[in-house]
Amino acid sequence: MDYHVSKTEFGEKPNFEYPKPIFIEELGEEGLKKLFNEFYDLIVDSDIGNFFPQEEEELEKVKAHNVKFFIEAAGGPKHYSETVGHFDMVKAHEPFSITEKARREWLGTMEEVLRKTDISDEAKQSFWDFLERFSKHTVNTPVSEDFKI
Ligand code: HEM
Repeated sequence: MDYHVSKTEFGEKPNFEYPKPIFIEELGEEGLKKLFNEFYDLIVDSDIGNFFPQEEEELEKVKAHNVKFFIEAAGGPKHYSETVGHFDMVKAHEPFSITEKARREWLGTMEEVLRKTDISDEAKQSFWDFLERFSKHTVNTPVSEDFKI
């Protein structure tokens, strides 16, 4: 497995490929739900936890939307478009000031969960490659030279 993260060029439109069918075939919808439960348990306590709803009910809604979206993106049933509607990745993340560092925190949390997920490396790699590229859409805030760490 290669959990490489490439740098986002601010304002770029990333090229990406959706995960291969084996990803959802191996993991299953229940497995994906479990993966996001674990992911959200970790993300709320991470450095970007403040972006997410503090209220349990609201957080569950976001989690459920994520699960529906990812099942659809992975080639499974179209749960998101049928029950929520059209998804615009840029617009959905616009209310949050997301920097490259925040994206890396999100991806790092996902890596932690994926490492414990029992599917083939081929399936995992294709999911990771999708996330790594597609997540570039969320970066909407440049880090000024003054604040670089
Ligand atoms: C491939 C990567 C990602 C995908 C596919 C994705 C997708 C989504 C989806 C489907 C939702 C739910 C939208 C809805 O309610 O309909 C969502 C919400 C959210 N995402 Fe992402 N996301 C990704 C990466 C990120 C990253 C890198 C961050 C921040 C660093 C982030 C922060 C958030 C936040 C804060 C919400 C909650 C929005 C709210 O409170 O309504 N996401 N995302």
